[in-house]
Amino acid sequence: MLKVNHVSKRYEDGTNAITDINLHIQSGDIYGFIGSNGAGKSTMIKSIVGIHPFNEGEIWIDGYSMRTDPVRCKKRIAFIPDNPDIYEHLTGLQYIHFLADIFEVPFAKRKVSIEKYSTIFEMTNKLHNSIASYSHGMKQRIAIIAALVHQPALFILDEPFVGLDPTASFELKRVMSEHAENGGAIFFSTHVLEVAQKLCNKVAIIHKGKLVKNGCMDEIAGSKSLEEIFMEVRNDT
Ligand SMILES: Nc1ncnc2c1ncn2[C@@H]1O[C@H](COP(=O)(O)OP(=O)(O)OP(=O)(O)O)[C@@H](O)[C@H]1O
Repeated sequence: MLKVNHVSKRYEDGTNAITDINLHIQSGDIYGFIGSNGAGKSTMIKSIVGIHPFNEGEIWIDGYSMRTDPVRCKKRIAFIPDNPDIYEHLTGLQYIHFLADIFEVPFAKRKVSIEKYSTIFEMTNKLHNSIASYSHGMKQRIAIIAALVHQPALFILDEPFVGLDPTASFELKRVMSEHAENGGAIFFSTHVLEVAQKLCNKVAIIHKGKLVKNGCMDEIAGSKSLEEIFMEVRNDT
């Protein structure tokens, strides 16, 4: 579903943010992406979803190249950014329809999706309010509902649990698990290692722009906690 082959990204100021990254996310995977502040997680995620270009390597979504076929690739992704920086002058519902229009979601299909996720994330009564009036967590909930409106198989999330209350976090974890059980795939970054260990079947650890662990959670963590593994990796490199 998602293949990252030997991808490197250097910013214009010369910072080598990620170097020679390889990842393979398949149907049914919940893939956690962990690393210290500044390790390169957001850079990798922004490259995968086509927000910025990368210098070397290839990113494939369902066999399409993000380099040469970005629109086709983006249609196959639901992206939930770490900062719900969304149009403040729109209502929540207008914003969701705006994204649904971009993704050309038929009206009947978007109605089902909006009803389902607005109920799950307790936003039904707030949909007609302006985004400017929302709290940070409410903006995040709307960003999630809007990202899911076109129901693609691949979800990419950058720090999805930051700012969500316990109920919304619980519901998001449930949505993620169900999506993977139904054959979808999820790749997400997080600093919440307990959540990653419970939720994910696979994990990649990035340190100073390079992958230092990558594979099945059971094989990488074994009987240890992911936190112990993470500290070992940090201390070794
Ligand atoms: N626009 C940019 N221009 C130059 N350097 C950047 C830019 N964005 C990020 N970097 C650098 O790239 C490296 C990786 O940053 P990135 O934001 O990908 O890390 P991260 O793992 O997402 O960190 P965090 O957990 O703090 O969000 C850092 O050294 C950062 O300073």
